[in-house]
Amino acid sequence: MRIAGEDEVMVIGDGCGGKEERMLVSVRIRPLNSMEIARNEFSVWECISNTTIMNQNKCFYEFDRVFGCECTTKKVYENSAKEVVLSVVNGVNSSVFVYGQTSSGKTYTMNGITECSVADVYEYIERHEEREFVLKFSAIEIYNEVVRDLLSTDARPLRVLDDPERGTFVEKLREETVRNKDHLKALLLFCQAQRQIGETSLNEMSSRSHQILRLTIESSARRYSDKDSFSTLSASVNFIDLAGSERASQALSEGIRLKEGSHINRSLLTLGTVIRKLSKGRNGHIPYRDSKLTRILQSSLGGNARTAIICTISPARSHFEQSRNTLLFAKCAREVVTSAHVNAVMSDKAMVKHLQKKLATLETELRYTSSTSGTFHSVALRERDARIRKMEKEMKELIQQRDLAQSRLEDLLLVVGDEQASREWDELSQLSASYVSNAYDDVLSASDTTFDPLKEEYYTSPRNLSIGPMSNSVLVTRQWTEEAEQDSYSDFEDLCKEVQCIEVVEQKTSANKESNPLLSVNHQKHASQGASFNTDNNLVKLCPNEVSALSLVKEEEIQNVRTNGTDTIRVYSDESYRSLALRKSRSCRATMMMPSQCVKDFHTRPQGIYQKHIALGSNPEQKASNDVFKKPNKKCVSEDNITSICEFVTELKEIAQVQYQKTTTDSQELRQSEDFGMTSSVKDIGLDPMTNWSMEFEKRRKDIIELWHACNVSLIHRTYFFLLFKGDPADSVYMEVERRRLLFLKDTFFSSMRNLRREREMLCRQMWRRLSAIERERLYSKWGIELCSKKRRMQLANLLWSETENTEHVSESASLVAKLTGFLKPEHALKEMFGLSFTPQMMYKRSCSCRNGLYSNSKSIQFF
Ligand SMILES: Nc1ncnc2c1ncn2[C@@H]1O[C@H](COP(=O)(O)OP(=O)(O)OP(=O)(O)O)[C@@H](O)[C@H]1O
Repeated sequence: MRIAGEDEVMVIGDGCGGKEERMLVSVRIRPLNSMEIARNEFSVWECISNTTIMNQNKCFYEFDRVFGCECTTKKVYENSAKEVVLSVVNGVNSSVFVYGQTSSGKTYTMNGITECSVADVYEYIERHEEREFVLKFSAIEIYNEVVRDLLSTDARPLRVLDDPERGTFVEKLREETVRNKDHLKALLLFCQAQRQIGETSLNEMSSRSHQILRLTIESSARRYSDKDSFSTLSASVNFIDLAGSERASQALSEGIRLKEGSHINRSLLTLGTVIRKLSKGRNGHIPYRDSKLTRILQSSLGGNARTAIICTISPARSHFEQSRNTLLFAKCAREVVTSAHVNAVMSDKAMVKHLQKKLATLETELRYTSSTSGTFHSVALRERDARIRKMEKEMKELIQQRDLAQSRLEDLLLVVGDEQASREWDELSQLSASYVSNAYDDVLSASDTTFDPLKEEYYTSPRNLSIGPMSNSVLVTRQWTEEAEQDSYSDFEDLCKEVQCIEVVEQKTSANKESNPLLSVNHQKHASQGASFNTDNNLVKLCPNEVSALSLVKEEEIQNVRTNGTDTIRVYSDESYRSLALRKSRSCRATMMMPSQCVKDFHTRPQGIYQKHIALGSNPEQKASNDVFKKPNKKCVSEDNITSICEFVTELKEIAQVQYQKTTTDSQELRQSEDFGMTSSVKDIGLDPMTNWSMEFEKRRKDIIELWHACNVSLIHRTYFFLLFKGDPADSVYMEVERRRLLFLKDTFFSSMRNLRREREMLCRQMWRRLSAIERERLYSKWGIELCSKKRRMQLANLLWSETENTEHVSESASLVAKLTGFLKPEHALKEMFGLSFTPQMMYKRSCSCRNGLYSNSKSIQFF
């Protein structure tokens, strides 16, 4: 039965199905009452055992327990109802019926059982402090088939409703939460007072209604330590005091009592029918709905409840038949089987409480997890920060190294004036940046990776380029040179590689120093042919296409050079080799034009780099000489040489100036002597004092132009030289140097046309870039090129500097080449780049940039 108004309880069940058991049926014989004694009634029923009752006819009735008239209610309770009643505290529904004739002692027995049950329930609760119990109490009576709430003073009938889930329940029934045992007792007394009682002939206090007291007990563990602990047990125990069956004749009922009796008997008859049918099984129809009593007690009679029935009888012979009917009812009831199971329920409150505790547990776990996780993350973050700081430091170092290398290489490029080198530098920069980036990525990906910027592998790029702090510009230059040789000179800047170097070789001996140095030209063609300087079996192999040497050497050494074949030049002695090595290092293209600081840096370069750069042969002695560069702490000849060379150059400059002044003076004197018939001696230092300089200049320039053509000298070289040297008397030295150099080249080396062809191809492309269509057409017409012909630009390029005898053609060629190469401001170019630098200081100048189409000058002694 579900009673409206009670706390909603969800019955879960024990999951194991109900345990089937028969109803516990007992019979209690009350003592003869005063009226029966007065009528000399005697007891016709005798309990011959605890389970068997026998009437005067020796008929035996066996039940679960039988209690004689002398038996106390407590004993009846303990032996017939206690076990069933206390099932409620374990979550099993239970019901205790008292059934019998009117005035047989039902109410008397039920009151006693209820009292004992309350006592035992509270005793159980007290003994189980680990669980929390909630007791709720409700009470109804069915009077004349009307349901009434005994806890309410409102006598209005309540409806009995059926619900698919809740079952049959009484609508709007009040349910009191029991505070304590006394409260429950008070409620029981209140219900007792509310019950309909009427006086009959058999019972002054006859109960005229069926009373159903329901005590619902919910219990749950106070601590939720395991799965079962949070289950709440909920069950109800029904104390059912039925109205007494009566015969109207015996009860002398009339009027209201007769009407009550008819309702009572009808409901009891239905109850009997239900019991009888249930005793035969549950296959047939069970007429629960034939009365409100059976309808409400449906679950207690044949469902999920343990049921105990105490049948009370009067021992008087006058009630023998009624007593026998009661025993027959009891006998049928004893056959009824119920299936009670534990009602593990979870009420809304229990569910909320459980969820709250579960949430608290999860929150605790989460806090713990967050705490531990936070600690882990904190450690990880600190490690990452340390790695980042380390990487930042390494990045900073790398950037500094890169900038240093960039600065040095830029200096070199400024000196060389080679766009190809610029591209190399771009690639180098990209490579460096890529390297730095990759290094950074590497550090990011593997924090344990230690980057050592001084490791050689980091200097070894796919193109064998060095980008480290000790950047090996020699390698760069060499790489670029070799590549330039492989690639076509496809651009003007490529021609900047046409470096021709003039070295001033210090005289080995003091005697030689005292002698006047003679200008000689050692020019190594820049083609693929290599040059070797064989000095007393010390073969000095210079990088192909790297060295052009215009050396001031002893006259006898010049002779040796000229007689020593084309590929091997014997110039230097052993003792002068150190100077050669230095000069070589400073004369090899860009590297050889490094300022002194760069030369100093050479001494600190990694050994491997030096070995790559200075491939000077295998002679041990030569290696020993090379060791000079491997020992940074050892004072190198470089500075000394530079100083001495500078001193020498200074002297040479003074000589040149003196010669010029002397020439001028001699010319004047000659004119005077001619006037006075005098003669004067001439000192051969490249300028005949007796010759008019203007005529001599034109003659020498014409010779040089012829030699340029014969030696396939770069058109740009010709152009620059042609535009820079226009007859200034001070240019005599440069003119003579250039002439002698060309004479040497003409006599010594085979000049290749390949580079010249490439140069013309470059100029052809420059025409497209630097000249407009109108300018080009104008030039085609001027130079006799058919406008409708093919490859007009190439035709024009091939015509440049082709007519050496035609001064106007040469001049126009020079002008056009200058325009194509961007050489628009001759005043920005220094003549020293074509000759000896008479600049005594070692400072490095950046007045010109190869990117502007100008050859950069240097402090050094190189010539282009
Ligand atoms: N076992 C008993 N020992 C002593 N007195 C008893 C016993 N049983 C019943 N009585 C007394 O019998 C009288 C009638 O009992 P009770 O009212 O309990 O009968 P009842 O079956 O409830 O009758 P009704 O059906 O009319 O209500 C009461 O005065 C009660 O005190």
